[in-house]
Amino acid sequence: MKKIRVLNQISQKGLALLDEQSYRLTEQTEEAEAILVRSADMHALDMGSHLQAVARAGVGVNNIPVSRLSEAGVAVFNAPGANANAVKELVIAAMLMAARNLYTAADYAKNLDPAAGDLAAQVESGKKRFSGFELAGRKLGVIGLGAIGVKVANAAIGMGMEVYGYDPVISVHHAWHLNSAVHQCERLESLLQACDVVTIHVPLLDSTRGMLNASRLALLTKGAILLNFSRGEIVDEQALKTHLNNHYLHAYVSDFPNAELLSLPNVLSFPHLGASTLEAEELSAIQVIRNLKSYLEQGSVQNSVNLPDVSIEPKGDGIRRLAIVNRNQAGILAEITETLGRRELNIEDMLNKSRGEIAYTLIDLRADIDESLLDALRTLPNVLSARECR
Ligand SMILES: NC(=O)c1ccc[n+]([C@@H]2O[C@H](COP(=O)([O-])OP(=O)(O)OC[C@H]3O[C@@H](n4cnc5c(N)ncnc54)[C@H](O)[C@@H]3O)[C@@H](O)[C@H]2O)c1
Ligand SMILES: O=C(O)[C@H](O)COP(=O)(O)O
Repeated sequence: MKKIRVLNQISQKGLALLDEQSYRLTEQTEEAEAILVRSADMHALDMGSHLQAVARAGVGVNNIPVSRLSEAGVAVFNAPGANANAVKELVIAAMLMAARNLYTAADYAKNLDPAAGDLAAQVESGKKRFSGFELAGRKLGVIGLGAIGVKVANAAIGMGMEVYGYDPVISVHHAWHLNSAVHQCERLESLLQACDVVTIHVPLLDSTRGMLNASRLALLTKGAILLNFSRGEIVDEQALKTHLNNHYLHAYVSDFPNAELLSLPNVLSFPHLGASTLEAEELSAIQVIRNLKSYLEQGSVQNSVNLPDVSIEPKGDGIRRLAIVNRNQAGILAEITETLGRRELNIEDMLNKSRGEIAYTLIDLRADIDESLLDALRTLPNVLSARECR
């Protein structure tokens, strides 16, 4: 029976895939073999020695200590693309809300006082304060053309916008799906200088933290809209405050409320709503739990952020499968096979793949795998974890 710790609310449709014969939910993090999470901060969490995998029902993994887990031989999975449509729809809505001043206009209408006189006259006298601009014909800059950025760019083309994209490391898969009318910007600076609306869709990494710093923010055109549905820390929000106070920007719309910016009139914040639709929550949970199960049970790897993709036939009858996470260093396979050889264990099948500094090895044996074998493998200097898939 595998013990799974659930740190956030995860869709029941996903949790239902964890059949009761093989899985049990636990409240004890230390005994968990796998953790299911959304945005809970795991950096300070004590995770115990049984942990084999962390599964993020969503995309961003900045809340997960991926390097520490890799060093412990723990796989980390996410659900790429599963919430991209939900975020795209919210970004388009936010862009329209900002361009047409809908949030302040709605507030104005809500606070009209029918008792104070002619309502229609109040409506007509107030509306000139909220006149906005149309998006068709305007320039949209998309920073990061992954699952979300591509969808936003393509939808904006459909709305008649002129779209510019910046992503020096775009994947071939996403490039195939990008509308060919999107102009490529080789420098972030030229996108910022050219566009009326700029939207950020990069992950939070060391290389993207503070990416929109004071000097880059200064390049935005007067009256521009800046949308941040990625992570608050990608924008230097202290520097942004000056631009907003000086009314250089029409609006800053963010899914990550910031204490210093919240009350500014040209700031519109949402409570991290991007992925909070029934559809995205279900799809993310189903996708990541399927991948988690096939990793735990068969050793296959799909959509991991720290292990290489490995697709492997299910184990045959009488076959036991070892899954080893090891450092990608010379000689390690010899040490593993020698450890098996000394116990007269013959290898039926074997697969080894690497990803950067880490490698993943699957070995099929027609023999039982006992704890003493696993312990012997775990003591090899470059083995990070060893387990039986079952
Ligand atoms: N608001 C929400 O609820 C919500 C929901 C989903 C995702 N997100 C955030 O959005 C981010 C993007 O999600 P996604 O599904 O599109 O991810 P993705 O991995 O599909 O796309 C990210 C893109 O950013 C690009 N990129 C990386 N570094 C870059 C850089 N320095 N400059 C330009 N481009 C760079 C990558 O090449 C990739 O194409 C997530 O990491 C997460 O932080 C937020
Ligand atoms: O990175 C993500 O997938 C989003 O920020 C969604 O986070 P959530 O699952 O906590 O809503």
